[in-house]
Amino acid sequence: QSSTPIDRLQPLVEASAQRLALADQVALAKWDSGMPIEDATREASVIAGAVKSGESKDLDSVSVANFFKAQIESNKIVQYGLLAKWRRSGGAPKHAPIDLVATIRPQLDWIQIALVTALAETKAMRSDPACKDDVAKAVGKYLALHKRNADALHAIALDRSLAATCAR
Ligand SMILES: O=C(O)C(=O)C[C@]1(C(=O)O)C=C[C@@H](O)C=C1
Repeated sequence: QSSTPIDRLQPLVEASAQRLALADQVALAKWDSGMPIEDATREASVIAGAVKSGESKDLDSVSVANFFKAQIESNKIVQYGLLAKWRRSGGAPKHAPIDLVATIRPQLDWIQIALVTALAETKAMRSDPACKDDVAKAVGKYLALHKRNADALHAIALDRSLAATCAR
């Protein structure tokens, strides 16, 4: 195969970035509703759903759970960063009403499928000793190609979201 691990990790990085883009919508919904950023019940259900779909692809439950915990932590980093920024600047940007449960969480669930698929397709390279370097560089490549829509907050969060990608 001519493509490098950095290239083959791109679908995983892209799906993580898409999940993080939804954090902006989640943050707006929480700004409007005043609900806390953290929802432990929802976190448990996200992780359980991911583990279940991972099992159907022969992925080990502990590593899938750890991967999705990192996805959730990074989502919260974006939410905390945006909400604080909006408090400092006197408000969130103008937006149409956002229904977290009816609209945004189903999109997060949809991206979960892409993430689990990408985990399955990168199984071998995720247990390679070079995995952590490859993942960090894959994020670097993604960010270089998407400079316009990744500010510092989302770049940091993208590294965080992929910090539990490797098997060792
Ligand atoms: O669904 C939410 O309420 C979110 O804030 C999203 C999310 C996630 O990343 O899936 C992140 C933080 C919450 O604790 C629960 C779930």
